[in-house]
Amino acid sequence: MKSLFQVNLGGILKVLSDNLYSHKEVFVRELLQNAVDAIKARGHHEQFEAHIKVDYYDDDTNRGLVITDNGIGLTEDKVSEFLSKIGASSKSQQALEETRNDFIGQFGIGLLSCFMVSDEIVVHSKSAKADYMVKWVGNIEGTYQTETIANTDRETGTQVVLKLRNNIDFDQEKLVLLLNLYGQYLGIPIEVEVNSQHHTTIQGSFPWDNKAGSDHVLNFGREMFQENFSNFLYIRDSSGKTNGIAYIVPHPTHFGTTQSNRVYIKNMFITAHAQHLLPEWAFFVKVIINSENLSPTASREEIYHNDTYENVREDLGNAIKEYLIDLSKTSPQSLEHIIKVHGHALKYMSLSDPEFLSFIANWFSFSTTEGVLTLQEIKKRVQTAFYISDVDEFRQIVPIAKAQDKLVINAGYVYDTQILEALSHLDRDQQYQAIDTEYFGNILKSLNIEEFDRHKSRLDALQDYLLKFDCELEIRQFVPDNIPAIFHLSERKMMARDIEQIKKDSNDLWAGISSAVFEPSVSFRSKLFLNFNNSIVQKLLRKPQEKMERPLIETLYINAMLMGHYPLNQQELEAMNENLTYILDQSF
Ligand SMILES: Nc1ncnc2c1ncn2[C@@H]1O[C@H](COP(=O)(O)OP(=O)(O)OP(=O)(O)O)[C@@H](O)[C@H]1O
Repeated sequence: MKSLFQVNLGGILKVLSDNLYSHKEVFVRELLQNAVDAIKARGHHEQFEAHIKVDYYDDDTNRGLVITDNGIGLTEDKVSEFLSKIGASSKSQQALEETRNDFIGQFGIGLLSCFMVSDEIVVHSKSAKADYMVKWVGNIEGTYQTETIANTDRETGTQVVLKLRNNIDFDQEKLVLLLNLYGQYLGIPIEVEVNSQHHTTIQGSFPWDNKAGSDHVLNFGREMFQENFSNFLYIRDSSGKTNGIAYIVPHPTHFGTTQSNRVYIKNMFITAHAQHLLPEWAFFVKVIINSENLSPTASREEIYHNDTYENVREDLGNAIKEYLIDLSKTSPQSLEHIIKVHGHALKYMSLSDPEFLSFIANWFSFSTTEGVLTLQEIKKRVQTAFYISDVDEFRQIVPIAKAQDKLVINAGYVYDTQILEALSHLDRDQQYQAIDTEYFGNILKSLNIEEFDRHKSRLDALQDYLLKFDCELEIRQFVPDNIPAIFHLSERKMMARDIEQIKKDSNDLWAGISSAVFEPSVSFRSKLFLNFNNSIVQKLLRKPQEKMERPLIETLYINAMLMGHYPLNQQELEAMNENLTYILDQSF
């Protein structure tokens, strides 16, 4: 035999009302939502002028509120069916399938939230179908009474009466604030009376519903997000059921920034902190939407995550991308400004979307040997965009590249290398080439054969001094003349060099472990490109410099390393100190 659970109703009411909602004030939202749903339900059968009235009374002894709607109302049967069973809703299951799904409520628990502020809920209701009125009184202890009153002259609709408990922090200002928050966009005017005097009428509409001008939209954004925006776009999902506005945040934002988007579902405020409504990359916009196709969770304080939610998220992301593409044609200055402020976010965003990257990359700025330039400007100047992925290597070649009139991009900043790498496959009009100092050394002018032969023996002698640093010496001719040498050590070689240093500095056990784990597969020889045009180099090549020779070539080597921000190992540090002391000594 099947049996129903025995429920201590008083306890359940308390658990439900206290734990489902984050704060007590949501009872205002639940009452408004019921009123709106009842008005919509009546609207399916007849035409009438909808209204909601909220009376707040506060005298020396009592405080409370009465909310009256002229919605569909409830018959005696419906009262026992829906008000007296927790979890029963006239808006769920069959009822929803039969009518358009335009109700906000569906769980059959919303009214219980009133027990957070009141020990008793009194409902007077007159159905359009009935000539009597039903009075239902629910008690926090878990009991209720129903009574019918015949021959009423009451209008069709429902009235809920709450007497606020003494310890509840509530007043008329709070009421108006909450009615504005939850009720402003419901599309039905809400008359507010305080102690039987007209106080205010609450009514508003979303800017996207009334084709508002841009000043109005920007003011609306300021009110909603307390920010002074200057760019916005209307957004809509592909079904047309979710509509809203995305505002471009006017200051730089970080990836870590939590999204705070404002969401209304069926015109009812749900949250000001929707976190994942937009793709991750869209942290530079704030949106406000009203959705007919998203669903709220039971607490109605968050959005239910389902397939529709995923689709809306993608559609809104696409709308933002399309806006930026459009802006490049209609208002390039605005796009430039947005990219200036949010370049990082946009670069990140473009990496996961080749199509978007192909378009937007032209507007991205890069630091180059000729200053900060947009890719568009770079393309105008060179056929091949050379880029260096390491900031230090870049710094080292700036003067040389400038002197050769070669434009090189500093791609050492976050995302730049990945972007240029991706563009090398996507952009058919332009060549992109990753280079390093070695490449640069190699394209610099070599000596002609005769000249090289003439200096060969001197070069070999100088090379001998650098063997202990595992450095290979090469000779080139480049401007500016005052740079005696450039140093190159690739990242892989640098790692091998560090491991070699560890081996030297550690005991046998560690040396064994480090070689077993990191046995370098490449030579870790560095390269020093001497500048034939430089006067010190010339001096060194002309004739042996006796005692000064070793300190000079070692100092050129170490100086070139320092110019490239390469770390010195123990041996190089010692050599630097020794040579410095020697040179200083010689000068006195
Ligand atoms: N103002 C009203 N006019 C007509 N019927 C109402 C009104 N308020 C409540 N009801 C009836 O009482 C039922 C229960 O209301 P309740 O707020 O507890 O749940 P719900 O609105 O159906 O769902 P939810 O838990 O999502 O709010 C409703 O389904 C509706 O039939």
